[in-house]
Amino acid sequence: MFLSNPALLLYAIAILLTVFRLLSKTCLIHFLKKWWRSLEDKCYVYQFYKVPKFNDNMQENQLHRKVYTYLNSLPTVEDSDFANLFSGNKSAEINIMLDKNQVVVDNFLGARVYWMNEKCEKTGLQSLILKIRKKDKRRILVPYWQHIHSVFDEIEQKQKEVRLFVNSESERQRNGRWRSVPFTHPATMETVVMDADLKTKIKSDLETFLKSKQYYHRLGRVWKRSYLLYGPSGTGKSTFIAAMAKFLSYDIYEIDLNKVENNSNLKNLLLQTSNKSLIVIEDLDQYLCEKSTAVSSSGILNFMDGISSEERIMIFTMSSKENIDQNILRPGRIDVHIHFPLCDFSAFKTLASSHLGLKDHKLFSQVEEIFQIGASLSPAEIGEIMISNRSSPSRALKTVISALQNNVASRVTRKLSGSGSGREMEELYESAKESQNGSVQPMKELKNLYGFLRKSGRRPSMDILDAGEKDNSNHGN
Ligand SMILES: Nc1ncnc2c1ncn2[C@@H]1O[C@H](COP(=O)(O)OP(=O)(O)OP(=O)(O)O)[C@@H](O)[C@H]1O
Ligand SMILES: [Mg+2]
Repeated sequence: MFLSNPALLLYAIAILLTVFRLLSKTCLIHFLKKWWRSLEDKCYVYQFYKVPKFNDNMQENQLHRKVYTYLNSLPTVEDSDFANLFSGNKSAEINIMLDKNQVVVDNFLGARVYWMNEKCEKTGLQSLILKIRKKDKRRILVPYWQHIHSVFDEIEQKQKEVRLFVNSESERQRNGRWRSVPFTHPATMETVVMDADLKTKIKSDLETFLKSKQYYHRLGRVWKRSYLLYGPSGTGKSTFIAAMAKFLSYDIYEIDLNKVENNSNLKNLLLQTSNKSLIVIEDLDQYLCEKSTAVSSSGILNFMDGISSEERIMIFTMSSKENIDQNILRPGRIDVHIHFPLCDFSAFKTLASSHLGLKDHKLFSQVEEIFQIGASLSPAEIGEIMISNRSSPSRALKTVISALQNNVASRVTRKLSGSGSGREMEELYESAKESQNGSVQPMKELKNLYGFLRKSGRRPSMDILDAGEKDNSNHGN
């Protein structure tokens, strides 16, 4: 009938569109949903569970706190008829909280459950009531509670204030060996300049670790992981530790080995750390090579093995791992080796973008050429030049270029003065000295130096994290 009469068809479509619009713009759709839900309710048999806020002795029921936190994290809490708004920890953050006598719907493993935030008018006592279909109960109830617990743990972990613990000298200690302050370092994984793939690999390695309790236990291994961050000064090792702590919301326990009196004190320090923490020893190579601590090498090895410390990440930093005993670097003691290199052109571009807001500039090609020659400055050095010249990006780049040129020149100077030079080398030596006067040098002279440096076989390198469990054998290189 509609097909034979197009006017009628258009008329019907218009009516449908109007009804649809009316439903979506007004609360009619809400009433229809409610009506449908109550119709559904009549067709199923439900079971109810009550989670009171307090027990008979008026002690707080921790399960209530967990479930309430969980429910307020659900997107469906926004759909309840009435919700409370609170300001969050960060500025402009608003938290939505379920109001009394409101219902929130949750879906889990294909089943729909209802939670009511009940407040008794007479006693004023609050409870959360779970309504679940009897037929779903057996299938989902146990995993559902586990799910609530783990979501709650995740939320708590994220909201936790990260603290920095440092070890104090024993005679001064009164209440334990560790002292702590809130850890407010502003570094994050996003602000650390690092090869993007490497950063992604590290983040996923950390995330995998967090979820691997059962896996480690099945293998009979202690659930912990150790990282070595090595590289020259000012390349971001300490900054990266801060970023890791933020990323994981783990506390940092930083051990100053100079303040540790003997092996057993070191062991005790580890025992007094809490789980979900980063245990850090900076500049381990210095302690090992200079033997400047009262702790012996075997004490350090036992500490690294730390059999009683679960759910911890150990981090060691070194300027180089060249002269380090392979026993210390072996997988199990150190699982992941991460090299922090001096700046290359790509790191320079990231710094220019974050520090100066520059995505590109006509001086970039010159910077790239000097990096190809083998100039090597740390991100700290380049970052500092950019910060102090941030009002003029061109001046910042020119200053970076002369600093890089000076760096190349001084390295050639050092090499030549140490090796006895022929005529050609002496010329290079002169041009190198000239280029140390701080002005931007013509690229030709620097390219000559490049030829020299290539012959001397010096290029900065970067070895990449290999976070896989299987490939740990590559790490001890
Ligand atoms: N890769 C990087 N990304 C971001 N900032 C960096 C990086 N490297 C260095 N910096 C900046 O340089 C400064 C020094 O960095 P950091 O202390 O982390 O270096 P480090 O490798 O720990 O040096 P050291 O070996 O001397 O302790 C910090 O202010 C940091 O912000
Ligand atoms: Mg450091």
